[in-house]
Amino acid sequence: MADLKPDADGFFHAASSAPTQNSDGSIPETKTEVKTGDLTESKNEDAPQSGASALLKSTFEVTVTLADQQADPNSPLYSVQTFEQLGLHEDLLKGIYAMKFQKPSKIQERALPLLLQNPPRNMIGQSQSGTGKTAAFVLAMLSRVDYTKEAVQALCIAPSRELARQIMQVITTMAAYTKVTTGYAIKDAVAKGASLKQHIIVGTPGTLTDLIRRRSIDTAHVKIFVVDEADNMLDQQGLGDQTLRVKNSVPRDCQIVLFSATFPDYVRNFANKFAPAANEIRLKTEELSVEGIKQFYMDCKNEVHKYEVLVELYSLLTIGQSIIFCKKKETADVIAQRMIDQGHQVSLLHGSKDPVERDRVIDEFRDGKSKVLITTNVVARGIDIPQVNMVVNYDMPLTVDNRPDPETYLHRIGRTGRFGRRGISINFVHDRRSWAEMQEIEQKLGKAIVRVKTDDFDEMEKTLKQELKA
Ligand SMILES: Nc1ncnc2c1ncn2[C@@H]1O[C@H](COP(=O)(O)OP(=O)(O)OP(=O)(O)O)[C@@H](O)[C@H]1O
Repeated sequence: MADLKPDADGFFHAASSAPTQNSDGSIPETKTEVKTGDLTESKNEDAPQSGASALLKSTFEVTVTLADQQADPNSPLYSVQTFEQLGLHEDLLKGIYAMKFQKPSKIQERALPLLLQNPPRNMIGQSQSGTGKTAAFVLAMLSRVDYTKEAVQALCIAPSRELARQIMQVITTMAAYTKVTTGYAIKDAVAKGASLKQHIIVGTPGTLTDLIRRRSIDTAHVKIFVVDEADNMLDQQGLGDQTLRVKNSVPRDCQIVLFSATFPDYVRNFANKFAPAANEIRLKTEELSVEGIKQFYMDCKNEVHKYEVLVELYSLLTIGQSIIFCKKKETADVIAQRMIDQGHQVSLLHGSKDPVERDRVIDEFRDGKSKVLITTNVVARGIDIPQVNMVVNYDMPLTVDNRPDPETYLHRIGRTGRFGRRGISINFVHDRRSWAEMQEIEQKLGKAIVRVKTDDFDEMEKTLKQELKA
């Protein structure tokens, strides 16, 4: 467990006085609509007004000038200000330098002043995949904690243990110069009867609700509750009930922070109730796709041919790292086993694996020890492995009622093209149905998905390498 050592003499915290409330208990709104580049932002009048370069080396020996993207007002990585101008404590700035971040991204620049204002206001923040939402909410949590108090003061939940562990990694790196203490609320991380008193608890909704119910976590002093991948976490067909239970356990004046790359309309209404009177940063549908991710499809003849094409793709899949998404665990099991039997090295991860195995597999993949990960939607969201330059949708993503799922599609393909890098996604279609599913997604997102031939592997290799090099 990534846990920093507690220390007695904590310091720096953002005062968290309760927001002034309306007679109905809601928090009054003072919003201004501001259109900034590709973000439509609603913000408070008192947010500060709004300046470095870095080179990112991609795994494909391509040097991408991040500085160029961060200087382009139309890029989601653009910012006017420096981190130093965002009102962060100097110990957090040291953490940011340790992460080698030079300049904030648009979401970081916009969201941080809103997240840190006093009295605290709720926040609903949307920004494309891989644009740095995690750092925004992690810095907010670290700024709100009073390190002199031994009490749980910040909660953060995410849909998978892999993502919760990743968020914890960001917290511990960013907080390396602070006295913060952290604890996990994920399966098998807490001994029965133990109580968690660390400043920041990160977990998954099921385990966190359990720990709260068993009084292993006292939520009376929680000042900030962050819900990552919020549209997924609030969806009543998914994790909504548990997320709501956590919310009902925190103090009324607790700052609620919702972040995601996607907020479909049917969740947005609920999000507005869940986080009333929130400052909002939104994207339009046409802004959702990440420019650096080139989208392709391959027209396969049938299921058998799909597998053959995947095997043929193997040499390309291993140029960098790749993630192959399947609809069902069973499919993932079968294709992983077949590939292993044929001498290919692949890793397999899904929800039926035990926690120890899940941790081992994702850590191996993260460390680059394995190059191809076959999985299900369990890692569709949030997982940040910069070397991933290809995503394959072996099966198109579908909702629980078997409808094409553009949000999950965006999250899946967003495992590549992280923070200005290039990436490619390939959809396998093999029948009328999968074709229609892909077309519906293409139409909804308004971004062309280009055909690559399946019968000419040299041509396919050329096309794909060209894209990665471009
Ligand atoms: N200001 C910055 N400068 C350079 N790199 C950054 C900066 N902010 C974040 N990053 C890096 O960008 C990558 C993506 O960040 P992050 O995982 O927070 O994206 P995200 O917006 O949460 O994506 P998703 O929607 O997929 O969850 C990470 O590797 C992170 O370390």
